[in-house]
Amino acid sequence: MNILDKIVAHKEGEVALRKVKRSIDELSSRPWFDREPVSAKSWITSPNRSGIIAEFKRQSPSKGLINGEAKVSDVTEEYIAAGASALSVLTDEQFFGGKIDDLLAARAINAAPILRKDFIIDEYQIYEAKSVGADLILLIAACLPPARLKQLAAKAKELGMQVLMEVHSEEELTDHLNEHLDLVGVNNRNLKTFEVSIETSIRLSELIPRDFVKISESGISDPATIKQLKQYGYEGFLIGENFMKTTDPGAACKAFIAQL
Ligand SMILES: O=P(O)(O)OC[C@@H](O)[C@@H](O)c1c[nH]c2ccccc12
Repeated sequence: MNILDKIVAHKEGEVALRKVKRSIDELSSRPWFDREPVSAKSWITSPNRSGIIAEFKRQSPSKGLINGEAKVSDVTEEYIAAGASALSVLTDEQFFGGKIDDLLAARAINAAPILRKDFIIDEYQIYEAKSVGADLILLIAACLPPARLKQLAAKAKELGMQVLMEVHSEEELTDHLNEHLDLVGVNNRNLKTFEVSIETSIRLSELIPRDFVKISESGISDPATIKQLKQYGYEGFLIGENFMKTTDPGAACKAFIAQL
């Protein structure tokens, strides 16, 4: 079993348990649920911001522990002060050491759009995202059949959130495109083998229709890469480890953005 299949199998069990603990009705009555999400699309494409989507990630299956010390509220606030356009918060516990309350903590002190970074396979997780104040969700093509991904995207839109669909290959992209998506992210890291190549973003760029905001994800550590990717129409750049591996992720983000 590859790692992605393992994560999805674990996620199915986890979601089943969470559903029993807290109903959708309960989620819908939580304080943040009625907040109007902000538009990630507009923040990311705003000419006075960097396009950087800065991620809070403690650990990952490919790298193990990245940062066990950083505080989500401090780091996310510093990311935005540094000029990041949006935030990404890992909420998966088992494989990424995150939790849904991390997103809540980020929401409490940030106005910028926040992505719930998780493996979403069920409508329940979309209600959960809304209940902690997320503005957009990630849907990973490699985890979901096209019709299922489209259903989940429609649910997010119904709740007023935007959708970032993540792909890693030509087939994933062409099979999964649908009208409910707002942003399309190309993951430079293959989630099955962990190999990273910026070429993936370059190769797939011309296949992404113009209506979607193009995002390049993973393995970005050099400001020169951003300049290169912009030439292929990318407007958003998801960066985690390059900032989180330092003792001061906010300062690392600031120094990076200053070089753009
Ligand atoms: O830490 P990096 O290499 O900058 O990558 C960030 C982000 O793209 C990566 O965490 C990611 C991309 N897609 C995902 C799906 C699930 C979990 C994590 C991810």
